[in-house]
Amino acid sequence: MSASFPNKVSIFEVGARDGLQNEKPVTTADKITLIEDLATAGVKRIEAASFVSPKWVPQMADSADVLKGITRQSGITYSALTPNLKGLELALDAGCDEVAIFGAASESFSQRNINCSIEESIARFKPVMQLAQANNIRVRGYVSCVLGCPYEGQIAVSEVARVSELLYKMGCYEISLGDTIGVGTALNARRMVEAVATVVPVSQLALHFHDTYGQALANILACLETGVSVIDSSVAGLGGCPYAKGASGNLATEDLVYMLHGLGIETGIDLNQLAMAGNKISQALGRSSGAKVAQAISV
Ligand SMILES: CC(C)(COP(=O)([O-])OP(=O)([O-])OC[C@H]1O[C@@H](n2cnc3c(N)ncnc32)[C@H](O)[C@@H]1OP(=O)([O-])[O-])[C@@H](O)C(=O)NCCC(=O)NCCSC(=O)C[C@@](C)(O)CC(=O)[O-]
Repeated sequence: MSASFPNKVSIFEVGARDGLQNEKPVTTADKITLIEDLATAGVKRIEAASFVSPKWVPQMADSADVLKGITRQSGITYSALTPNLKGLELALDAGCDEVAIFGAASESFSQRNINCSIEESIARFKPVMQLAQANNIRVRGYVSCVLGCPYEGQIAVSEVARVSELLYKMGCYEISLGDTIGVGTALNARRMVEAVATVVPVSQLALHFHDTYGQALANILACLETGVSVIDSSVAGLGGCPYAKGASGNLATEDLVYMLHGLGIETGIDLNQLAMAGNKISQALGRSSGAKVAQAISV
């Protein structure tokens, strides 16, 4: 293996949130089974819920029941999205271990996604951060549209770096860089990460690449050489994007794990168990897994 890749990658599994928020509804029991299956497969960081307005995202309306219903395993972090104080209060009440605030590098996307400008979102996040810190809850920060926006097209890398730095300085322990509509390619993905790494330590960055154009694996491979070692992915490739017609979900975790293990990079995840978890939730959705590796090994 090339010395320029990390020895270990931490996978941040977003299928139960980013994935299922964009799929047809499944039952609370199906979500709980998925989260427990992911834990059994060795996934240590699971985004399990989203405390957003149920009018905006009805698929996440049962988030409190999901978090309260899972049988927790030690050493696993169960997290949730919290766009405002109301979301954080609900997340705390449901026993969430960690939360995430989510902003964007595109003004138009910020307006459409959270109904406010970038600057207003930063102001809205400040009390969320304060209350989370008062409760010893770590806060992750997402930046959407880092490689393109469905409304504005290309987004300046300087703007991605600016918003990332704002969230980091506010207290986010990790900044997840979202290629929301999966339009990035390897060279511009790498350049974007290098630019953000000048203002946020690369050890605190994560990649969150959707696979709409089939580029996510290539983009991750290119970015791994920058030293980034946290990657978000979605089991069975669950998800889509309400803002981009025909968009895919995040890169499938099974495909990511297969590539990483092939590079000799440890993930701590059992690929067969993971594929079983993905196949089970795909069945609940009435379709086959979106992970190529899961289809190939057909467990
Ligand atoms: C942010 C808001 C709430 C602003 O929405 P708003 O309408 O401006 O908010 P508001 O404060 O005026 O409240 C309106 C109503 O929502 C309720 N409300 C208000 N807050 C909450 C809450 N936390 N939980 C539950 N209910 C809430 C509030 O109580 C009120 O209810 P009403 O009086 O009308 O009955 C709304 O725009 C929203 O929920 N947006 C979420 C959109 C979303 O979830 N998008 C997907 C996640 S982001 C993503 O997927 C990208 C990412 C992270 O994966 C990275 C990437 O790929 O790029």
